[in-house]
Amino acid sequence: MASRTKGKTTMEVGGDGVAVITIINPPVNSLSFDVLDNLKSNYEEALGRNDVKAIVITGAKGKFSGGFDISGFGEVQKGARKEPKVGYLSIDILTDLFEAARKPSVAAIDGLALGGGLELAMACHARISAPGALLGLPELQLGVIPGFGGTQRLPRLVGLTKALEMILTSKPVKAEEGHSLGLVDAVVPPAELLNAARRWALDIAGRRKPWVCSVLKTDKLPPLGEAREILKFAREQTRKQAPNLKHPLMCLEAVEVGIVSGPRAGLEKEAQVGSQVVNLDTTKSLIHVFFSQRGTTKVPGVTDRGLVPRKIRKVAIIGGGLMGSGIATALILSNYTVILKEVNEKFLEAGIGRVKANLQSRVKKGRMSQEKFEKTMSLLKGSLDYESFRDVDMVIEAVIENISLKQQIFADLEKYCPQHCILASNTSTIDLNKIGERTKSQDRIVGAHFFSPAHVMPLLEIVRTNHTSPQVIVDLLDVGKKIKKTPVVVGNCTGFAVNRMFFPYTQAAMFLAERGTDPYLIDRAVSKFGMPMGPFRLCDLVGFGVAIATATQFIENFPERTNKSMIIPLMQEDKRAGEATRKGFYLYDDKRKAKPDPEIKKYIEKARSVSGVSLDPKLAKLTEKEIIEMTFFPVVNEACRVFAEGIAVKAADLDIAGIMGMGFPPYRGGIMFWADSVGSKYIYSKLDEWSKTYGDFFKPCAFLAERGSKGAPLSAPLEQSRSRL
Ligand SMILES: C[C@H](O)CC(=O)SCCNC(=O)CCNC(=O)[C@H](O)C(C)(C)COP(=O)(O)OP(=O)(O)OC[C@H]1O[C@@H](n2cnc3c(N)ncnc32)[C@H](O)[C@@H]1OP(=O)(O)O
Repeated sequence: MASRTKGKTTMEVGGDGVAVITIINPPVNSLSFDVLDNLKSNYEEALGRNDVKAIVITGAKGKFSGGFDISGFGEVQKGARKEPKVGYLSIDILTDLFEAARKPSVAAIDGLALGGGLELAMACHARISAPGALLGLPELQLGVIPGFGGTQRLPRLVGLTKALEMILTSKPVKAEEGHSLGLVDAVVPPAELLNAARRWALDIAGRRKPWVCSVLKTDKLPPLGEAREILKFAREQTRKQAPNLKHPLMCLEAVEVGIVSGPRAGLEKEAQVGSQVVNLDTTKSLIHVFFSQRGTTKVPGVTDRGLVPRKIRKVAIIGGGLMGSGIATALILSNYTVILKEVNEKFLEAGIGRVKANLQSRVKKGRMSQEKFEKTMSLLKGSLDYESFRDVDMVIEAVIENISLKQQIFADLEKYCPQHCILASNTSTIDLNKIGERTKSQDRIVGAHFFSPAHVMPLLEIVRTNHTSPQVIVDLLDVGKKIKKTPVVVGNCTGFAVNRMFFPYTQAAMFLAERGTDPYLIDRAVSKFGMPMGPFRLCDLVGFGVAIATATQFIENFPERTNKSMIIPLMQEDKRAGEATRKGFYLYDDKRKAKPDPEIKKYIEKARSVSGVSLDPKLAKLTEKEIIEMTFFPVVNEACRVFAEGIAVKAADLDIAGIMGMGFPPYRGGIMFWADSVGSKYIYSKLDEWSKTYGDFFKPCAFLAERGSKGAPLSAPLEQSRSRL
């Protein structure tokens, strides 16, 4: 059966002798195999035609190209497509056919030229860009390497240090910076782009402008000794920052070969490494994350109804504490007008002060100008009553977790806010149905659960009840995107997706510590696994007050499977309450540097005797692998429950929620993706074995038992009838 073609290129030859080849593959003009085939044919035709003197390559609808079609990697990984001969695209086509051609080519860049898109542009003999276009090589972020010659051409155009920075951070530069770096030859207004590129191409053909093959340039490369030092430093940094990833180091190897042995050898090395990295597990995971992150805004029954997000102009926030002020910061940073309501002048001043401090920290770091700071702050108004709520489009309540207080607030909101106003709560634990019990506005009540600090953390859990209207969800998804959060739509339950999935994580750590595993060893193993910090360090950061309050919710709601540990309450009694008190599981110095504390043993021993738990010699000698399994398999188990209950629409949403909300390493693909890579059968058998020895905390849920006993993937979709939402 013939497969559907993905994208194409067109070619038009003008009376001036310029062939304009346009990439057409919406939405971002990615370079699919079909586009690349077409491009090659057009190019060959242009080279063969006597009426063509020069070539311009551009992208349709204001976008040059978002790079190689990422789904193509998936096809190769699954064996659905045979990988082209190593070096075919980058050497045979881009270098030997395009760059070495007898006719010059110019890239006319609008919007973006990323990854393979920029690499194609760099293989042209000049690049003309519209202002603001994004130029970058973000491949490492996807687990692959720049594979269309980027490892060779970027250092030759912008210098080694800048090229490594762009490649290793995956961050693009704007056209203007690109111009000053030498990546772009001219920046012209969008309306003049094509004509300017045509003229430039003809000027090259007529030898009025230089005919530059980037791959042969050497003027920007440092002397060999210096280049080796720069690469050595880059390698050391990479090893430190991404110890579990191989592909950045493999990428550096390709760069180095090019500098030491010349661009041809570099291109060959790049091609070889490029084909190896595609099959790394970390690459499979990162590509899964790329598509899953974009998939969170596709909610069946909600986003497929043709609903258009309503315009949200003004948002009110109730409560100027840590969460409220963080949310206000996120909103004004994206140009929303915000009213911050507090109960008295003192609290209001403190709330506004927090927002100010959040922005000032950007000014201090040079990430915001004073002028922008003032303009942004002017979007925020304080209020002590509801009068100014009469024209707001959305309210986000962010007060303390007290049901009757929230119920009163929502009843008041119903009175003061307009009919269309979305009534959102930032609660992290309380049932939204209960919060709205005293209103008749259940259809516009929704959870907007931000993670602290709200202006920094990338996740927004949008919590819907059975009554929340699809329009309200579509509106909030749009706000989420505008404030640059990744929104994940979840159902209403204790802890929603992230906190619910991850409560067993800390509990497992306490369970092990109480039975003899060294807590610092647990933290080390978990950090090595790729979490930003271990569970004990995390408890210190969150603070024991919050840790106890959250644990209580889970103990009350899921008593049969919670592990009650006395370690934290005993430490709290001694006024060791985490980082804020400079003492928790660790001791903290002025610079917040954590140091293990031998005193900790005392609390663990006491907790052991209070709880009547005994030391377990086996648990006292766990390997790092066993620690990871005993802390994360209970998380997988809870994630399975969340999935089976229909709290999440798809397993991939749980992957993204865990990555964005808890810092689960993206190169492991997220909790469910990782679980499937370990194997459901193995996880099930381990949990089953531990539950027999250690009790119900580890007992596999019915969903895991059903899939695990057959070895079926945990992330496979639920049968429709099983989904609650
Ligand atoms: C050999 C080469 O060296 C290898 C490569 O080139 S690898 C690819 C390198 N390119 C990249 O990493 C760019 C990836 N894309 C992006 O960063 C962003 O999509 C973007 C900046 C281009 C646009 O962002 P934004 O406007 O927010 O739109 P976004 O929602 O991300 O993407 C729009 C759609 O295009 C798709 N898309 C974006 N880039 C794509 C790509 N390179 N391949 C396939 N699909 C792509 C997205 O999946 C999404 O699809 P959907 O609508 O079905 O969900």
